Amino acid sequence: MISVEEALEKVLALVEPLGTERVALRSALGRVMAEPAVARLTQPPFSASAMDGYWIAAEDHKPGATLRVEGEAAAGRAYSGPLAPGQAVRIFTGAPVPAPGGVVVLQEHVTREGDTITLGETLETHDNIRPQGQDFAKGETFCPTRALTARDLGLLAAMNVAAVTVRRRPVVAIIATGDELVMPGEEPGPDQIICSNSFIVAAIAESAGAETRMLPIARDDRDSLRTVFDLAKGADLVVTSGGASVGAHDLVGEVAQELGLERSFWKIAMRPGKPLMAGRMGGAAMLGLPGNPVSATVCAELFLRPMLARLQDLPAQTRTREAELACDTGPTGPRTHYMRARLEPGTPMPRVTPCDNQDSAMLSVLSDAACLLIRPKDDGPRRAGEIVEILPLR
Ligand SMILES: Nc1nc2c(c(=O)[nH]1)N[C@H]1C(S)=C(S)[C@@H](COP(=O)(O)OP(=O)(O)OC[C@H]3O[C@@H](n4cnc5c(N)ncnc54)[C@H](O)[C@@H]3O)O[C@H]1N2
Ligand code: MOO
Repeated sequence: MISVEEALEKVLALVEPLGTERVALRSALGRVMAEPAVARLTQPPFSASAMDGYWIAAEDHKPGATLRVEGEAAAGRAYSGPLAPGQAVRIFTGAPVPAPGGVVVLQEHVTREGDTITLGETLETHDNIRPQGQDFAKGETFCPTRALTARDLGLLAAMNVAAVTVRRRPVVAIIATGDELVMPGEEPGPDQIICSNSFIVAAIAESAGAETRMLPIARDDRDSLRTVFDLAKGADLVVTSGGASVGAHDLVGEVAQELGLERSFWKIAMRPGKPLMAGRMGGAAMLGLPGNPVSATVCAELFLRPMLARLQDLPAQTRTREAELACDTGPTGPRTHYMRARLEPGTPMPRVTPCDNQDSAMLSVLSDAACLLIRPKDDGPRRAGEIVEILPLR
């Protein structure tokens, strides 16, 4: 059995960054830019007032000074009349300042009578002016190496960029396998259960930027598996769950190989998740998750997320953190153990407690867990207070 680290290297070698496409800004949330966007204007394009008040020349900025209001500047409507010392311009937030070398006095610091204003006795030292280009300059580029956020879209819009070049979304085909499975909402037979894995895998894939195709459940027979694999054609990544182990009805590996799977590995020194398989098949990468829901989830977190990141040309990320063990915990066996665990706040790091039941079929425990506590293989018992590694779950 290969190690988790080796398996990660191998799954990453199965994928490479996808091609690009142009999308309108409104469709760019969560996408990864593949070409820099270039600011088409300077922001702000002019020096602008940051407050509602009066613009005056700097030399008139003295406590008690009296000035005459000559006109008005509002956002979208500049004042363009002549100006002489002793004159003021009523100005509003966002309006271009009438001339360089002035200040904006807040209206709260001014008394107005007719067209005359008198400045207060205590004045701010700040000029309340946003200099031209303080945010960005025309020609500056923007190309973050992460999925675009709401804030990024605001910046791109302000740069007058209406469309961006992004990586194509990875298309993930999701196949649950098993005679025992029916979909949520259906009536299970007495020996059946509801398919949960496909919903976990789809949610993880979509949160990592993929487009998903949830295919019909494949039954534990060769024909059904072949049919559903055929439906997966055109996907960048085919993710199966179940049928990965050694039982008489575990046919996923066999059928995939008949259909041309070039297997990279099968079985890894990891708990849960031992029967994980991966390879390339008909132009797509293939990830064969174990059937137990916790095993499928842990494998998706550890391998599917990084594969999707690579398909979108995102840099590899360290997602693990340190935590302090909140209780004693026993030794581990020959596989790295990803224990479902709860977190509580702590200083200088959070405190982690493994959940009591580590059965890889327990969805209620999985849902309750905030992280995976990573225990190295062949590790001795660990005492409360020791520092350990965790993988936070989203
Ligand atoms: N003799 C051995 N038996 C098993 C071994 C082994 O090494 N030797 N490995 C165990 C481990 S570890 C795991 S993990 C499981 C994984 O087996 P499969 O990938 O073949 O999964 P299935 O047998 O199809 O299913 C296991 C379990 O999960 C349930 N399941 C399957 N798909 C779904 C789904 N979409 N939604 C919800 N639940 C699902 C299924 O009903 C089974 O209960 O093998 C051990 N056995
Ligand atoms: O490795 Mo299995 O995934 O322990 O349940």
